[in-house]
Amino acid sequence: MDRNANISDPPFEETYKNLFLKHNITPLTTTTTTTTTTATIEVRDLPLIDLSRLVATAAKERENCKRDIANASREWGFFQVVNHGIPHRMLEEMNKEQVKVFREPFNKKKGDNCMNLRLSPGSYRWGSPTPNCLSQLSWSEAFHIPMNDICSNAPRNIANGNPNISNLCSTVKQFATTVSELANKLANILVEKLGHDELTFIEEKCSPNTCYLRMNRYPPCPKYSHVLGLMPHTDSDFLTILYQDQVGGLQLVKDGRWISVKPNPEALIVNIGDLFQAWSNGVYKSVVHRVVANPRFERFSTAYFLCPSGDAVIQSYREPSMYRKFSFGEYRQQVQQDVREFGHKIGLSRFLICN
Ligand SMILES: C=C1C[C@]23C[C@@]1(O)CC[C@H]2[C@@]12CC[C@H](O)[C@@](C)(C(=O)O1)[C@H]2[C@@H]3C(=O)O
Ligand SMILES: O=C(O)CCC(=O)C(=O)O
Ligand SMILES: [Fe+2]
Repeated sequence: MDRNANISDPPFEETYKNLFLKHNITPLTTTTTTTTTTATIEVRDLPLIDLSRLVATAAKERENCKRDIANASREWGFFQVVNHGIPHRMLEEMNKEQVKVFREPFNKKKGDNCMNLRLSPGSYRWGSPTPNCLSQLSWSEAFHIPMNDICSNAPRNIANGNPNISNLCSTVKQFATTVSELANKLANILVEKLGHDELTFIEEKCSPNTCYLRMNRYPPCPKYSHVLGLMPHTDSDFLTILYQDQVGGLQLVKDGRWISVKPNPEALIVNIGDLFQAWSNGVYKSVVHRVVANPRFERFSTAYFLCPSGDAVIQSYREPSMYRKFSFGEYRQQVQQDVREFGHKIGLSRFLICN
């Protein structure tokens, strides 16, 4: 690791040293012992959907593509898309800007005005807020950015002459605008395939500035066999579009077993979030996923979360409903409270109606 990476990295070992001690893991502990995070995990290809079929001349082909999207969302809750309409150079540019901003010194990233980026407080996150044990610790850092911070028209004196981050805002804006079109397109297909007639549902609940963009960085982790890059969770949104580099590490639960996702440079990953699971009454699956840590390579990913406004009410599209109705604001608050109290998210099961 170079000197630059050191001043950029969050102080994981120091901050969580008591957790490591509690688990009898010292700096000298060998990392060759394997745990479930590294051992015998199947690598499987996710369903791969070619979105150019959505504009095929034959109506049957267009319908088959929509059917494949809905089936993958029911059976896997996860799929990959190619020919998705996001230009390769835009993905590269996003990655380049993201790498630069994470290379800034840790003290600047965590600082109150976060390099003059004018982000909402708490946008820069690292580690886990209140881990009770090592399995609740995430060896990663993230900028979790409300698109409202980026979309607002307020003049910005961003970067204050810092060439490392001067392009970040415009790159994020362009990237998010393009990805938001894709997210809406996929979400509308999922609404349509449920046979729901409220085809403007997504547009009514979500707008580009109610969404979130999350830039993730997973630094190399000397304790990779004991710690995860990102602890198991489901996403709290309608759906997520993820761009990952080629390092790998994303895993998801399929048929009760963890499987690894093989990176595909041409593909974006799409996953269903809790709000779609609730609204579809359990038809589309919000699946638990995690990122394993890597001893040698750092990893980057960018996630776009299709979210409604805080006051949007989510109620199942048909009766009898599995979940009680809730607002997105209420849901988020409950997640944060559970994370503080128990060290992890409880999620949708909190809202189940026991019939
Ligand atoms: C500690 C946590 C914060 C988080 C919920 C979790 O228990 C585990 C992962 C985190 C994550 C990652 C994806 C989304 O950004 C998020 C909103 C979610 O649903 O799970 C966050 C949660 C958060 O940052 O509050
Ligand atoms: O980095 C990844 O591959 C997954 C990130 C993720 O799950 C998230 O940001 O919600
Ligand atoms: Fe996630």
